[in-house]
Amino acid sequence: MKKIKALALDIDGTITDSQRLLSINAIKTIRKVENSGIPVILVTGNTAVYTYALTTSIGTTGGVVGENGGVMFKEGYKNNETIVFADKKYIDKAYNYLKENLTKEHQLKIVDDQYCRLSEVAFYRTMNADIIREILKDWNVKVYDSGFALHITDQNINKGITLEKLAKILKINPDNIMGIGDSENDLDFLDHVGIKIAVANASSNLKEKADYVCKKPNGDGVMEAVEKFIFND
Ligand SMILES: O=C(O)COP(=O)(O)O
Ligand SMILES: [Mg+2]
Repeated sequence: MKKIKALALDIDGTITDSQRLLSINAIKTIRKVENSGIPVILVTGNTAVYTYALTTSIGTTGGVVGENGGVMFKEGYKNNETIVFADKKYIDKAYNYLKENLTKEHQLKIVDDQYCRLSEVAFYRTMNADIIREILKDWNVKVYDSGFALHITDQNINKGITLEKLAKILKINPDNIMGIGDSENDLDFLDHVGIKIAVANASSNLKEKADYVCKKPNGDGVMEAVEKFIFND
């Protein structure tokens, strides 16, 4: 069994429930892992500012991968700046092209304030992601349906690629990271970690990729996997 030197956690659907309410068991588990000397990294499609607030209030120390890999933040690195890896102007052009090419029945509603996203565009799930993929097929973008929002991101970045950059800063081999996720925007993420965990409510494609599928969902699944693989209970 690989030695786990960091725990990387998706947020929505993993440490939260389907209504995005944070799991108390997940918070307790994260603090237990941090107190054992293992840093916890948040790896999410959420914005940098949202994830920064969460890392501060929960007390994770491993840094943040936000906006599906479009942004990265680590306390004490590069003067605490949020590093941006995508060209938001290009993504905005793709989003405007999408809006111009949607039929009347499809209206898009931005998630969060468009201006607080630094590298991608996210909107509510009011339509099938495949329609968007078809309209944007000639654009250098990727379209994720996280189960909570639809995202248009730079096709050259993802959670896993940026997690590798953060792992380098932490001087931790990604092979010694246990990653836990719930949906399709975690597929790339789990490709880059040594121990791949899917919570019980995860999408079927993520469960297929996982080394272990939790019996329990959401935060209880995180607690289950941590007890099993980090504290060997
Ligand atoms: O931002 C989303 O749509 C989902 O967030 P997540 O990647 O933490 O599940
Ligand atoms: Mg998720």
